Formats: sequence, structure tokens, C-alpha cells
Amino acid sequence: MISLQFITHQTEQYSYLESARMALEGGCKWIQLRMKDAPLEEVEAVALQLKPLCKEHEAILILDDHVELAKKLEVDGVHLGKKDMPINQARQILGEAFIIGGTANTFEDVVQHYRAGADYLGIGPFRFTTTKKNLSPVLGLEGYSSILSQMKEANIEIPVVAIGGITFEDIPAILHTGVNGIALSGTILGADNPVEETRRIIDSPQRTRRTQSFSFFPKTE
Ligand SMILES: Cc1ncc(COP(=O)(O)OP(=O)(O)O)c(N)n1
Ligand SMILES: Cc1ncsc1CCOP(=O)(O)O
Ligand SMILES: [Mg+2]
Repeated sequence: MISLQFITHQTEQYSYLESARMALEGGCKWIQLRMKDAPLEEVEAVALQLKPLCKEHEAILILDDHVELAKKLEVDGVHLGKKDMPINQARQILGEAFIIGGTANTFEDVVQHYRAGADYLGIGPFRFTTTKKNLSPVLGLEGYSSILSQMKEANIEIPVVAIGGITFEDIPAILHTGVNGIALSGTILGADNPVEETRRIIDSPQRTRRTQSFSFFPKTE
């Protein structure tokens, strides 16, 4: 089973909450509530509805960017990028029980987040995507291979998810680079049936023995 993090998005067809609900129904066990540019109260309102849904589906819920809100709502964690709160500061606020993910585009970013105590890394973008503005340079397969081999050389062991414009067909080759999981939004929400597409992705065989999928379960309550 592939470690899949679903990134919520609002489309003409689906609300943020609906997008997460479909991923959960398709078997996704890890949701990132990302509501870029939405007021904090709106993020809180959606998170309050999503939290019990994730619990019902035994899925992890993390928030994009909002450290204090994650603490207040007692969700499972946060994802932080270069323009967000530094990971060591977030760790002081959240403690060890919360999951903290960090965005990396280069090996230097990886080292920085690893030293700061991140629990996992979202490395990307794999390719161009319209889901996020102001993208860092695209990495392609070569970018992942290069970063992963530098990590191996430096004995840096931390779960990595690939993100950015990833399609179903890309997944085997991305996993072959040594990445542990995949973060997706558009591929799922653009499918005719997002629930079935989620299931298809999760159930697709991992075609390499090098891939070590990972799970944050069981999580301390
Ligand atoms: C899993 C994962 N990886 C990367 C990102 C990007 O985070 P960030 O650079 O902070 O950009 P925004 O998502 O906040 O626009 C992510 N959210 N998740
Ligand atoms: C949040 C984020 N960070 C880098 S790319 C991206 C968007 C991922 O969504 P998609 O799978 O639709 O490209
Ligand atoms: Mg961010």
C-alpha cells in the first residue's frame, strides 16, 4: 500500500471539505488541510468538521501552515515551508507528540529541516502544477535521485514524500528513486471519480524493493 498524503483543494466542483471526504472514502489515511489564503476562522471551521471524519476513517490530519491552530484543535500535526514558522519554533510550541513536516527543494533544505527536528519532508515540486503559486524549481526524477543519494551519503534518515503535479503513471518511477510516499491533490480531484482514483493509487503495487513505505501510526493520543 502506498503512503499517500492528500492535499485538500477547492475546485469548481468540490469544497475543501468535500475534497478530503472523497480521499478518506477512497482509503487515504493522511490528509493535509491546505486552504491557502483562506481566513483563519474558515480554516478552523473546516478543520473542526474534518477532524471527526479523519478519526472515523483512522486517518491522520495535519494543517498546512497554522501551528497555533493545530495546537488549539489538537489535530495530528502541521506542514511548514520556508515562509512559515521555523520547525524548531513549531516544535517548542507543539511538543513531540505532533507531526511536523517541512518543505524541501534542495539538499540544503533537507539538512536544515532534519537538524531542526522535522518528522518527514515534502520534497518538490516534481513538475509544474497550478495547485500552488510561486513554485520552486521543478526537480524531476533526477532531482529526487540526487537529493536521496546525498541524504544516504550523509546518513540522513527521514521519511520523504514527493509532491507537485504527480500523476498515477509517475508513481512507480518516483518511488524507485527511494522516496517513501506521495502527496497529491490535482490528480485525485481531476479524476472522473476521485474516490475510485484514490483507491486505485493506494492499491497500486509498489514495484521496487527499495521503497520503504511508512506510517505515523500508532500515534500517541
Ligand atoms: C507534503 C507537502 N510538501 C510541500 C508543501 C508546500 O509547503 P509550503 O512550501 O509551505 O507551501 P504552501 O503549501 O504553504 O503553499 C506542502 N504543503 N505539503
Ligand atoms: C502544496 C504543494 N507544494 C508543492 S506542489 C504543491 C501542490 C500539490 O498539488 P498537485 O498534486 O495538484 O500538484
Ligand atoms: Mg506553507
